[in-house]
Amino acid sequence: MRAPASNLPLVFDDVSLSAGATTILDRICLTIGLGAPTLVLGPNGAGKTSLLRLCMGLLSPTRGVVSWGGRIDGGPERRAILFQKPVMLRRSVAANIAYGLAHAGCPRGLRAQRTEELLDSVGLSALASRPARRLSGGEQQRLALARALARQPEILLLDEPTASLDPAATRFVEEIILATAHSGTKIIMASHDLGQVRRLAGDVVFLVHGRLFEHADASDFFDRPATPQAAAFIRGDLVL
Ligand SMILES: Nc1ncnc2c1ncn2[C@@H]1O[C@H](COP(=O)(O)OP(=O)(O)OP(=O)(O)O)[C@@H](O)[C@H]1O
Repeated sequence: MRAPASNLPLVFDDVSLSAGATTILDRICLTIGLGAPTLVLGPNGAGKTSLLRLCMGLLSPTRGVVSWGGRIDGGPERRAILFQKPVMLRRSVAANIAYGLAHAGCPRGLRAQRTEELLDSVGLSALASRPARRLSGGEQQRLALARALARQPEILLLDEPTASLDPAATRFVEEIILATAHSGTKIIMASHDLGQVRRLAGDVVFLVHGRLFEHADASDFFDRPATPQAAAFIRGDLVL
């Protein structure tokens, strides 16, 4: 059997996204390859969510081309996206994962074992039979991660997955994200939390008002920001 075609590199070639008269993303050129997590950073309204939706193929650019491993027509195979507020099915934690596995084409006979493995990987084994909607916010986010991982994605897109979590829950989710990255899944994640970006990023994509100001290794971005806007954001100044 032929190996599935890779989604990487993910390339934005002069990509703009508009809605009516509003320019949401403005002529973005960007190449994202294999490796440590890519963090998409920027103030509210910078265009982070829109960029992730383009990465997933949920939106089409108004101008320019998005390609995955040189292909522009690829379906969302081996890509998964997690939004800020995950939707839990009205059933148990384990059944939510089994649903994800079925959806991903996992053979019926393997689902019980894979469900156990995935629950274990996100620390939810003890809550397997609890109704998913009764989980805490942090637990729901971990369940959503497990459901996304059921697809065995090559690229996992995460939209501020810890935005409403406390520090302990955030840390738990970050550990899962790093373990997922170490196992070879490419993470592309939106955040506006500088501490989180320092903890997780291999490289940083910095957006303001839909424009790409920097794409750099995380250490270069923090130690030697190339634009006044990035320097101001890192200092904690308002970037308007
Ligand atoms: N369909 C749309 N029509 C008009 N404007 C839109 C549409 N989608 C997004 N926008 C606008 O584009 C800008 C970027 O939105 P987006 O959600 O991508 O930013 P973000 O960086 O993820 O923001 P936040 O950090 O607040 O979640 C915002 O000003 C938003 O209001």
